Amino acid sequence: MQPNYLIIYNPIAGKGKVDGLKKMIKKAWEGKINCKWKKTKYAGHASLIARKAIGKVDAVIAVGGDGTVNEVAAVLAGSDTPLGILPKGSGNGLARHLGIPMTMPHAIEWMAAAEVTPVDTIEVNGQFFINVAGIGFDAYVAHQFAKASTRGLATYIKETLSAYFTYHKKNYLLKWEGQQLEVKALLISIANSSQFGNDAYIAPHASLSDGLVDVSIIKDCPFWYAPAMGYRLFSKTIHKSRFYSTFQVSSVEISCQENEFVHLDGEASELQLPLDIQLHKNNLKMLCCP
Ligand SMILES: Nc1ncnc2c1ncn2[C@@H]1O[C@H](COP(=O)(O)OP(=O)(O)OP(=O)(O)O)[C@@H](O)[C@H]1O
Repeated sequence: MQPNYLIIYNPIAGKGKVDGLKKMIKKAWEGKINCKWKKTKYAGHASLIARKAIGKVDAVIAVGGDGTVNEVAAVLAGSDTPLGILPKGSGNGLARHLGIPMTMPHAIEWMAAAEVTPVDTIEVNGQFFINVAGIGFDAYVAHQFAKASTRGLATYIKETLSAYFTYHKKNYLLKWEGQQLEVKALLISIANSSQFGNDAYIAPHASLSDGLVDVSIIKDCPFWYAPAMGYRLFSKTIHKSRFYSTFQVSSVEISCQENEFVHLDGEASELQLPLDIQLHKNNLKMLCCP
């Protein structure tokens, strides 16, 4: 019998509509996989659609970026219904980490050959994320981006550049397993996967199935260091920078004397510090190719 997949499609993710997507999938999966489609109508809708599908389909496929994946993964976590991704977002951090091809026809082929694999998920103050969450500069940019009237890479770059001239680094206290660290940082990332998206590797050695989060810190680097930091992020060598440090844990608490911005999987979050971060091992079934 053919498996039944539910495809949840976010029409505003990435550059918008993908021409002929339904036809492409039909052609590639005909005789192998039955598909039902649902388009999201508003932020948060993907979670509602996915929740109703638990136990009723063989997999839910999220067509979108990390925000859409987060919404679907958050409700499938802890269930036996697997999640697949067809990347259509702007950054596609989790999809890139998993090695899913970035061109839709190849991603569709990849998905047809994928197998169910358990992966870790993370909770921060009771809120779910699966890719990378963070505090500080990148979270500030996520908040500015959420307020901007346009989306896309150009807006993201504009917000990042203008934030770099106005953002002030903060002092943080991190506590884990009887240890503690005080650090002034540009940002602190809590990484389940290796990258933010667009192949910007904040935690080059992170694994989705090691039962550990990579706490990655970009320390108090001088203003002029930004181009070198950018180079290191995109060349997967950030761990070689003297302004970077990282450690792996299954839980950690992060506090800051000032109010600080937070993002979860790249989306601006209203969570308040201190952050209590807990990893859940093998908590989500995902469709992956070995
Ligand atoms: N129909 C809709 N109208 C408005 N917003 C939507 C709709 N459907 C989903 N959303 C929201 O769109 C936001 C962006 O989606 P998503 O993160 O998947 O794309 P992206 O930002 O382009 O990609 P990435 O996160 O990989 O950079 C999500 O926060 C999601 O909740």
